[in-house]
Amino acid sequence: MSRLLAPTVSGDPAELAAAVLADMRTAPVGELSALLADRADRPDPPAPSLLFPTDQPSTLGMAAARLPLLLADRPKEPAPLPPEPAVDDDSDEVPELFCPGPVRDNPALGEEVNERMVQWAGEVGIYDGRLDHLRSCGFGRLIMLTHPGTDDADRLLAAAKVVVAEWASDDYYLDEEEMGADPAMTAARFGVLYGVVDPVTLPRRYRHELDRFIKEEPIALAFRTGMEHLAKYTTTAQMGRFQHQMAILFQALDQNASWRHTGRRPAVWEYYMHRYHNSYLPPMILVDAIAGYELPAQEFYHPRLRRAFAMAGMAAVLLNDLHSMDKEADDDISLPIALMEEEGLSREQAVKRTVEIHNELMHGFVTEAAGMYLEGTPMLQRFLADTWAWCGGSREWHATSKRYHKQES
Ligand SMILES: CC(C)=CCC/C(C)=C(\C)COP(=O)(O)OP(=O)(O)O
Repeated sequence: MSRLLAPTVSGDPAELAAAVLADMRTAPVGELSALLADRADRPDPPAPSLLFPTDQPSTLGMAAARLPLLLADRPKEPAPLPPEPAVDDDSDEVPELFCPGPVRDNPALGEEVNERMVQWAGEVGIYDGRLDHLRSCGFGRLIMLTHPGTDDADRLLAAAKVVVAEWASDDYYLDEEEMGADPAMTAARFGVLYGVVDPVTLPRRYRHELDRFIKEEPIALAFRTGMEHLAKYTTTAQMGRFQHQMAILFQALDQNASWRHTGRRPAVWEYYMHRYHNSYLPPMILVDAIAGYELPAQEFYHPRLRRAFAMAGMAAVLLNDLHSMDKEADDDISLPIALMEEEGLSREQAVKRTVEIHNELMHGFVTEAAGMYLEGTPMLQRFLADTWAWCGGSREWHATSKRYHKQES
């Protein structure tokens, strides 16, 4: 059922987007297991599957992880999957957002992670002169909200450091020209930065130059130290997949820079493909590592899981596009803007279409997840639940962070 444009909203599309994103009245539950109707009939324990063999050892002790989302608490009467709403192109109604709210909100923990992150940022030199701004964005709160499987502040801090390094590189190398971003230089800078994320061993004669670069370039030092911290909690495979996801992100940011540099505007399909890789997967890929378990590689890289996970990552970043409408210029690059430019949609229509595409992706994720739950190992089920929880935490953070809502208290 669609909702009429909220009468309290002024008609400003950015406000409309913010209202749709913050409206939790019909949000699905944050515990994915409660949403998957087929779980009531599922044999217990799950039958072994060729696709997802259950005898894979985990390289991290599951016992170390809090399992608030695990199957033991499965409800007797799971809610039926909500049907995907039909799209009505002639209507002005913006559909409700199909995305849960946060599974856990512990402001004190978020505050602690945030303060420790800001202290580290000061030490490495990122957001120099803007640490109060950085603090106000509440990236520590983002990580507390998106990783409900642990309340270990040091684990959360590891995730916070790398996510802030990602944001800093996006801000200072691509987005904020007044802070030194230069689209003509973006690819060259990300090329070198990738050699810090996935360390390059230089010939002895040149090594000191890279060492000096890392010491003097705050974003490189942020990645070097953030990755060292993260390595305390990742297996080799988890670190490898994170580095791979960072390579994907950096190439997408280079693509974005090429549009800015040449003035060429992407078509909707092209922007969509770009955002699929410039998505929230880099922070999301750490859900198991931060919670203290490991989804084995043969499950993580299974095309079905990869597809579902990528849909969730893309959906989450479309919420970012909607929230950013207020802070970004009209000539920025986002899905609503591509829709206005290519299809001549009004800003309101572009918000509506973006919400519809977001919902299609999230319904796609849940449908795939429901299928995989039947055959999956407990770790696969847990990973899907943690992915869903990440989306809920991210929704809450975007709806409340000063990064997107400067005027509000
Ligand atoms: C955390 C992070 C930076 C992940 C990779 C994806 C990415 C570069 C973003 C989500 C940033 O996108 P964008 O520049 O649109 O974000 P802001 O609106 O500037 O926060």
